[in-house]
Amino acid sequence: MLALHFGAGNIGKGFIGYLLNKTGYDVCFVDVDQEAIDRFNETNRYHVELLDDAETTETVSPVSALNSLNQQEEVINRIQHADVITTSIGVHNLHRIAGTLANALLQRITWNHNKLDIIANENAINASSTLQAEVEKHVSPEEMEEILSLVSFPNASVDRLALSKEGADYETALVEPFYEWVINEKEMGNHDLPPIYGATYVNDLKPFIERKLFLVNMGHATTAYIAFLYEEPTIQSALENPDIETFVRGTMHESAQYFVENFDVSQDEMNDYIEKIINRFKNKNISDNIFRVGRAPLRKLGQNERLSKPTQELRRSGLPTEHLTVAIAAGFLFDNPEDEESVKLQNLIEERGIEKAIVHVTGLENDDICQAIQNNYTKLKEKNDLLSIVNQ
Ligand SMILES: NC(=O)c1ccc[n+]([C@@H]2O[C@H](COP(=O)([O-])OP(=O)(O)OC[C@H]3O[C@@H](n4cnc5c(N)ncnc54)[C@H](O)[C@@H]3O)[C@@H](O)[C@H]2O)c1
Ligand SMILES: O=P(O)(O)OC[C@@H](O)[C@@H](O)[C@H](O)[C@H](O)CO
Repeated sequence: MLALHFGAGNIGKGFIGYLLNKTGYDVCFVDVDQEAIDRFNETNRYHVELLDDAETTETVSPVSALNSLNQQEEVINRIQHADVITTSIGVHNLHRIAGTLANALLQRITWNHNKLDIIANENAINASSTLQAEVEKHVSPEEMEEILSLVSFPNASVDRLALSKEGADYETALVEPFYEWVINEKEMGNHDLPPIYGATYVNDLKPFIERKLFLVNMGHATTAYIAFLYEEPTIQSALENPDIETFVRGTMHESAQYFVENFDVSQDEMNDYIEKIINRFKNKNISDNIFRVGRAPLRKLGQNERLSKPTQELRRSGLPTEHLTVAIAAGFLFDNPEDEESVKLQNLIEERGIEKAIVHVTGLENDDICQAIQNNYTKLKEKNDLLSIVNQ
């Protein structure tokens, strides 16, 4: 069985490739990083190191790799033969592979009548549907209908802290022991293949992807943005400060109310989930740089994303958002000159002012929330004490 995976980065190697290999697939990565590609093809393997006390290491083999930029023909050929296709290239990059996929799928359906699932494993709501919409832009409506008679884009939620070693060590992925890969079974086309090892199949993905994004990723981004203001280099060093930990827990408890209100889940279950996440973040074997976790703040502060969406939903239900509006304000202060989106965000604030920037970036419509974010932005800038801002 052949699995074609776009994105030989942290999650591609440490999670998706690892589980596909365990299921029995030959994994072929498609990436744009030629050095990494060469390394895979030289050794046909890589290592996954668990960030536990034992530093357990497993080897993933056989693997191979192709370059999506200069090996188009080979990539198109593999797409036609693959049994499953997966991605983890970043949701903002999905449009970059859509043309190649469209071209290859049109060729594939003329001779290969096996059903194919294409699963985008990105931190976003319905990333596979986003990829499908991008593919659609490259074909006529009739061609898309033909493609969709054989090809499906099931949505998924992926959760595992996956990092890389210092320096360009393409051969080793570092991962926490915990993982959760949830796939919407109802959206799958091919039910004949063996289930992916370690994956969970559900009929309703919404509670899973939202819980992942609005609690794990929201709490993670919040820690990174607050850590930046406190000049802490890692998520772990930031959470050693009890004020930061208390604050991050506060954002999670606010966000959790959205789930208690809207899904069949109890307060106790949400409390347990929050403590589990905080313990994962505090794993003493992990050193997770705040600039990785806070990367791309324009995306993270966006309308359907981890911070703005739960805030909007809570406000709609009249529930508290005191912590979340501080977390969003901290996001607007995240200033990393090496991060393209952070630079754009700071330029936007400079050119249009913070008030307009908040509305533009978050898409939040409620005047009270936008005003609260703006007030908190000023207080954080003046270096007011974090917990006192929330309690004012
Ligand atoms: N790292 C994590 O802890 C984690 C956990 C869950 C989900 N995710 C999600 O997984 C995705 C990838 O994250 P990551 O941490 O692995 O990032 P990463 O930067 O380590 O890996 C991304 C890889 O995609 C490749 N890439 C970029 N554009 C490409 C293209 N057009 N064609 C082929 N390859 C391309 C890059 O070269 C890189 O190797 C993101 O959407 C992220 O939100 C990450
Ligand atoms: O990948 P991003 O940029 O959406 O978010 C950064 C981290 O929060 C994220 O990669 C987590 O490590 C991961 O989602 C944990 O499952």
